[in-house]
Amino acid sequence: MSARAPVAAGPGVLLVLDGWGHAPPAEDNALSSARTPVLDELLATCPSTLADASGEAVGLLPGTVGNSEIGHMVIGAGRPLPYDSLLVQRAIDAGTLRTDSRLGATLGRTAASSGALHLIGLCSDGQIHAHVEHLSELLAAAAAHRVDRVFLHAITDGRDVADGTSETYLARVAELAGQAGAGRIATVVGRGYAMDKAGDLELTEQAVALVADGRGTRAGSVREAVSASARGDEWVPPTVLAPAGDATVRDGDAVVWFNFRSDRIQQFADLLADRLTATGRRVDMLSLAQYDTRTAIPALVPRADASGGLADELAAAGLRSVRIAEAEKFEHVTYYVNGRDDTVRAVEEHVRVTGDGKPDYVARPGMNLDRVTRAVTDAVARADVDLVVANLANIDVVGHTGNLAATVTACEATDTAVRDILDAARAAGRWVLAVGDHGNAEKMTKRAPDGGTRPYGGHTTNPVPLVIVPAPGGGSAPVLPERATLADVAPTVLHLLGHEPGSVMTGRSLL
Ligand SMILES: O=C(O)[C@H](O)COP(=O)(O)O
Ligand SMILES: [Mn+2]
Ligand SMILES: [Mn+2]
Repeated sequence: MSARAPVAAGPGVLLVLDGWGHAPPAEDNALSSARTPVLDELLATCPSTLADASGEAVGLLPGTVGNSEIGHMVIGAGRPLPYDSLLVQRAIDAGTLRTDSRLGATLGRTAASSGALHLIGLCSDGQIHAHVEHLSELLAAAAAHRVDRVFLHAITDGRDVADGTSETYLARVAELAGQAGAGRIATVVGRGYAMDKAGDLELTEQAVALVADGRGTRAGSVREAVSASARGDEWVPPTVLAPAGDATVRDGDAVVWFNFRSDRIQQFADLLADRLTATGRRVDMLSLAQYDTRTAIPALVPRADASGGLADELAAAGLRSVRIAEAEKFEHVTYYVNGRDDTVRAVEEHVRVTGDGKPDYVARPGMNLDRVTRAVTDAVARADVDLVVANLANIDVVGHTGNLAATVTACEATDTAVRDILDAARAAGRWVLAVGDHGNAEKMTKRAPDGGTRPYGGHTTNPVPLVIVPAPGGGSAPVLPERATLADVAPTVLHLLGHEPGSVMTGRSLL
């Protein structure tokens, strides 16, 4: 039996403050620059610690920034989970990616029919959606199978890495192609078009038309393509690089998607597959890791099993949970916390808070936080709900704009929301565990590959605050260990609810 502190078990709230990282106060730290009296007081007076949310602690390669998918998965699973990027790297290290039999069969067929290979993905080393270095394996495999025509359809980043860096990454792509002796950059498009996940099909259709049919602006060089964007790397217009020649997708060609993360590429993958089918083009498609597309695409690297986490434990114990987030983070408090499982268990309710019109995060850093807060306080007041799991998206989502002033406002709005949620929790006799899922807003600049410092809206490797507000009258406040990880969240939540951690959880209760 584990020697765990007795806590007055009861209903609670698990509050994920997305992108709430910890770093010393600094000018480029939006959290320390913001007026956040509620969070300041919580951290000063309640049991708190810092939790590792990046690298090996959660199932990423050492030194890799955390992200919302792995963050929420580990929060739910109660253990680190080898994330897709780690599994891809293991396959590369073992030499099994370039020799994969399915990849080999596809490339063999393509070469035999004098078809072309199209490699589509995000070109940066942000390591959230993709890693440009993974291309070297795919290019080597194409060269080994003597596929003569290899076209790279490059998506530019500027979000997971500093803006203004895409030319450097595309130079690296060209270098990798040169080393492998296969491949040239055929088209370039910003991730704003190619990796929309807000359901803006018009944007995605432009990326589809570019890759499938070569429809886009024409440019003579990568520099010309990239500098045509008035809104940075994310919004490089769909561009055909004229020197590559005709790179349209033809019957008998093959497509390999090299993003390892699904959420922002799946809409593109689905629409491209639709377009090719509708125009009678039979094309073999593979993806580096598993995608959640409408039509299944064979994956070169399978996913880790993430079952047996918090959702399964709550279901087994008959504990009712309500999951609440606005659109940007809805899957995170449902699908990802549940181990990439879209079953809605009988004891679960999923609340997706929607807003009016298109989001403009700089103009409206409050996003739909008022509605989210209302949904949370309503659920908190319900006696039949054991656990409310909510995500407050602003700190991360506005942080991604790289706009310090807007992110400061987002932090302040979040602080007010936390106040209202704490008030409601207190009135309902609930404990609250608040935690970040990865860092973001505590570091709003980054050194770029050219040595300069640029505004940066991406994630960090910093730990995240974890604070427990005990239920009123819940006995003396516990002292938390000096350091924790996101894997400790589910065991701690179960402990606070009066239950044992799940048998597959390696995280520990912090109480
Ligand atoms: O897709 C995005 O918005 C970013 O690249 C990563 O952010 P997330 O991991 O918080 O979704
Ligand atoms: Mn996040
Ligand atoms: Mn993010």
